[in-house]
Amino acid sequence: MRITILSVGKLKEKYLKQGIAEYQKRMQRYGKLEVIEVKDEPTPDNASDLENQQIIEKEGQRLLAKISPQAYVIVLAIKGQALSSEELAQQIDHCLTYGKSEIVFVIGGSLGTSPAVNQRADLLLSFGRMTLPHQLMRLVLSEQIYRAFRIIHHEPYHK
Ligand SMILES: C[S@@+](CC[C@H](N)C(=O)[O-])C[C@H]1O[C@@H](n2cnc3c(N)ncnc32)[C@H](O)[C@@H]1O
Repeated sequence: MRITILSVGKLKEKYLKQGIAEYQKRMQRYGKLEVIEVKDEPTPDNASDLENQQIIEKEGQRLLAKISPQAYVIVLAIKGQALSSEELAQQIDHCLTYGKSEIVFVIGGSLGTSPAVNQRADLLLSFGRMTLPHQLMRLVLSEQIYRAFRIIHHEPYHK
């Protein structure tokens, strides 16, 4: 199975890059964990609501252009559905059972994701009501994807 983390903006912090690379390495035995970045738009502090809307729409179009029609899409959204790690593993396992060969996890930019991106989602997934920086979110998500595969394969993993 191919798993993609699709996100807005370039990852800059070295420690985050190293952490994600480690989970990509660990994931190799289950499939490919790919990270795709789309360009972010500059977000001026004094932007109007309309300008902010235009920014998330532009970023949204770039995200949607990278998603294939057959992909199962999980968009990370603060107001989405909160799942346990076991429930996320079940969702992924369900995709495996029903022949989905690709899951795309989408992480928005600093203003979030556009309505069009949210509409493409098969699942809106929340990691709780707190806002996490989108770059850190990638690392947290990578770990949870790896954890999900350990659970699916009934393999031990520290609690
Ligand atoms: C800095 S946040 C965007 C905050 C924006 N104000 C919003 O309400 O969506 C950037 C991205 O990180 C992800 N994110 C951050 N915190 C999250 C959480 N608690 N649960 C799920 N996704 C989260 C989402 O994909 C979000 O679009």
